[in-house]
Amino acid sequence: MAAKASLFFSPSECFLTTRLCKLFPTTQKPCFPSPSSSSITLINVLNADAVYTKLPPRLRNARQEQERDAISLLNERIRREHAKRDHSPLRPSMDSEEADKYIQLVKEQQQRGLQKLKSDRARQGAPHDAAQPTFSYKVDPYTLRSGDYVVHRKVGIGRFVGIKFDVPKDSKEPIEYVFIEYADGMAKLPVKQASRLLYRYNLPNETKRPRTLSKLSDTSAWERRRMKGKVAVQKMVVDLMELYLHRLKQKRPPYPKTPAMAEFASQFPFEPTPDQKQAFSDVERDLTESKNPMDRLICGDVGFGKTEVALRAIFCVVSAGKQAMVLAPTIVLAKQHFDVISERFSRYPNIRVGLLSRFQTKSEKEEYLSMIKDGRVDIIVGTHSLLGNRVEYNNLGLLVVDEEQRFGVKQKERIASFKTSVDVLTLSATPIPRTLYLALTGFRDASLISTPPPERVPIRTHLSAYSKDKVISAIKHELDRGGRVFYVLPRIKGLEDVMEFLELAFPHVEIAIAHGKQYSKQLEETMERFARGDIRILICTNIVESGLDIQDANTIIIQDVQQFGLAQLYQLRGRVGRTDKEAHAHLFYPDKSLLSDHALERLAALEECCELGQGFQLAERDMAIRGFGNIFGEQQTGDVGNVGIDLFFEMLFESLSKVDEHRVISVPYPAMELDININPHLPSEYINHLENPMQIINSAEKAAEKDIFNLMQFTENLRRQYGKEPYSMEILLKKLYVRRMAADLGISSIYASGKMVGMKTNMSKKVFKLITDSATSDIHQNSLIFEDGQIKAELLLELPKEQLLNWIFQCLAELYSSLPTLIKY
Ligand SMILES: Nc1ncnc2c1ncn2[C@@H]1O[C@H](COP(=O)(O)OP(=O)(O)OP(=O)(O)O)[C@@H](O)[C@H]1O
Repeated sequence: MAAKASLFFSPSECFLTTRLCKLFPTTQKPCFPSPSSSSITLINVLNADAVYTKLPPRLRNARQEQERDAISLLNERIRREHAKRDHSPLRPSMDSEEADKYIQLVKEQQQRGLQKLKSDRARQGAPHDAAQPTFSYKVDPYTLRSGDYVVHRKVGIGRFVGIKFDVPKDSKEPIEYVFIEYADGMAKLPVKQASRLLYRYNLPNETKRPRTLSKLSDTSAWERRRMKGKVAVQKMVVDLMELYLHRLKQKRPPYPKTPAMAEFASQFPFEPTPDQKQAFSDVERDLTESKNPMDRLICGDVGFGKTEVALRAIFCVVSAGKQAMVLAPTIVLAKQHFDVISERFSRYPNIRVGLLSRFQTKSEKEEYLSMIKDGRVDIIVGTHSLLGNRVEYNNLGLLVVDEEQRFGVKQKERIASFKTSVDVLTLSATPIPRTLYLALTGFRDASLISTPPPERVPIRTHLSAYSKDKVISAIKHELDRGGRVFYVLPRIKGLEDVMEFLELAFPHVEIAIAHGKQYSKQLEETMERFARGDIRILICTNIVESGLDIQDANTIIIQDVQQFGLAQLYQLRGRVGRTDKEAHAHLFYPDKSLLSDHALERLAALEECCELGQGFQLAERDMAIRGFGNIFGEQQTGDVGNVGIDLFFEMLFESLSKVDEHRVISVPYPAMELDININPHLPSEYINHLENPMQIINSAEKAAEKDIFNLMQFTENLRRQYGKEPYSMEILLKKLYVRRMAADLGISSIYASGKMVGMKTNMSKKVFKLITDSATSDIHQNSLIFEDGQIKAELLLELPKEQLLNWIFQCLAELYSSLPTLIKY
């Protein structure tokens, strides 16, 4: 009885009156069947339907209502948002000192990166604009072609029509105007102004149509779209920061730096390029000096020598007694890595290398798995099968991932889960544009290998309409000098026809077909025979796209080239020219008349870009979007469509360089004061229905104190167990939500004075602007102002207390949705 009487919701807030509690002394059995467990832990999840029917009719709400009330909607939204961002468990909030130090570090590194970029530009003689020194992505109107989609920062997306002279109103001198078509009319802009305000919507080689053109007469839709883009960018940057900070919390002892490492390095048969040297030393530092597990991206053009970086990392880890796993996207590449590693480690009989492949018989596989488990194999190479639950490691220290972007979502999640416990080195041949790379320095550990090994000769690229004679002479040229030929088609269908034709043309030459649908063993054998030189011509699909390193294959023929993407072609072409021999890439299209102007232009760009390493320059933006995936994950790239590629990039750079401004310092939950006196009485039937009301209310308070996810879980469990709560309980829960959300948003107190609602906060005006801008509802967006460290709202009338609480709940829920765009302390 005494216990019931002291059933406070929180000391200063709602409590169940003693009058109410008197009705339900502790000894009294509840009127409704109690859950099977004697103590209510609320973790106990019962069948919602079963429990629901046990509620008295008066408390039985419509089922739909139960699902769709404001709390459920908020819970759903937070979960959705969370699932989109992160698959790992909730990250704990950051230690502010640690985070500050990191942000400082990022800023300094970024500054150095930007400095470098500026001097690069100065050297290249690029014009210098003081306001936008480095990241201006605006378009030169003279480079636009009629029909190109453009983005005006203030008005939105339109279609470029042309540039024409016209006489301005207040002058007689004609000047040049840019004409842009919008959904509801034509706009003309003086060229000078246009070059300050216009961006391209698409990548240089893309002709993607925007969903709609913007309206000149109503820019609000564009405003919302732009804000959505900005918020998406902001979230990406915050995610990246949080991930990094989270990783800084993981510790492991640094690996010893041993003379054996230097000896291993000295066995590399080539003189490393300066970029390779930098990458070696970056990785060595990560492993032997840092106390945090490495998560480094090695980004280098095809064939520029990333593998050696991985080999040295493997040596360091394995010679310290740990295991290393090398993950490749295809079995062919896994086999190639296995061969290269076995060869490079052949002088170290104690280091055992294994290949786990689906070609192995069941018993071979079992044997491998047990070797991995007992630590009888030190370097394990394979495809995603290595990520399966059945693979148990003895002492895994390093994970090398080749071409991570080619793995599936589930596999990437699994890779991410490794990152917290082991060192991870990711190799990628998708170039990240230098601009992006430098702007990101500090956010993501990456080493860029942008110079080719010496004596590489540029690949000679020939683009022409398909002709059998040309094909024959290209192949003949390669076979005559003892080399091998890749013949690539976009589809499996058609490989046989090519085979027939080539068998006729080269009757004494060994030719084979390879594609991904082949029986794996057969595919592996074919690839091996091609690598050995037993097969001289390999007719294949783009299964050979990335990573294959066959030094004597120096001619690649690509038929129906228009069906490949630029990045894909770039990768395919990189299969040849991997030594000092001159290599040839013959790109054939069926008939010029069948190709669009755009397709032709795109192909011409590839033909022109035969200089080595030009993937980094040529298709900078084209590639950027893919390189992006390496850094941010791919789903976000979808946000680009909202605002167009260039504005998106500009926003990204803006957001990266202002990362320190966008942080919110949460207030400890107990210190958050909600100065609105509502103490709703719970109906007796409900109280009676709850197994142990006092414990439940205490648990609610504890859950809210912990974090929003605990509170959400609490509410959901409560509803599962007892059905939708009556209104007064909902109000109690909303008070908890309000305090929790306010605390997270850095709001220390909320009070009402007449029609005015005030929220005292530590957030800056900039942060206030960001969160209100990103709010989806105009109601709260427009009614809030920021004044003297307070968020204030003037309501139309003074609301009764419960309605006021509902208003505050909705308002905070709205502001809360922008939390992922902020760095939280
Ligand atoms: N510094 C160097 N000088 C000369 N040759 C080198 C050098 N570094 C690597 N190589 C050789 O260049 C070839 C390509 O290197 P590697 O396979 O490491 O490239 P990669 O960057 O991994 O390419 P991909 O993205 O295609 O996998 C290999 O045969 C390698 O031995």
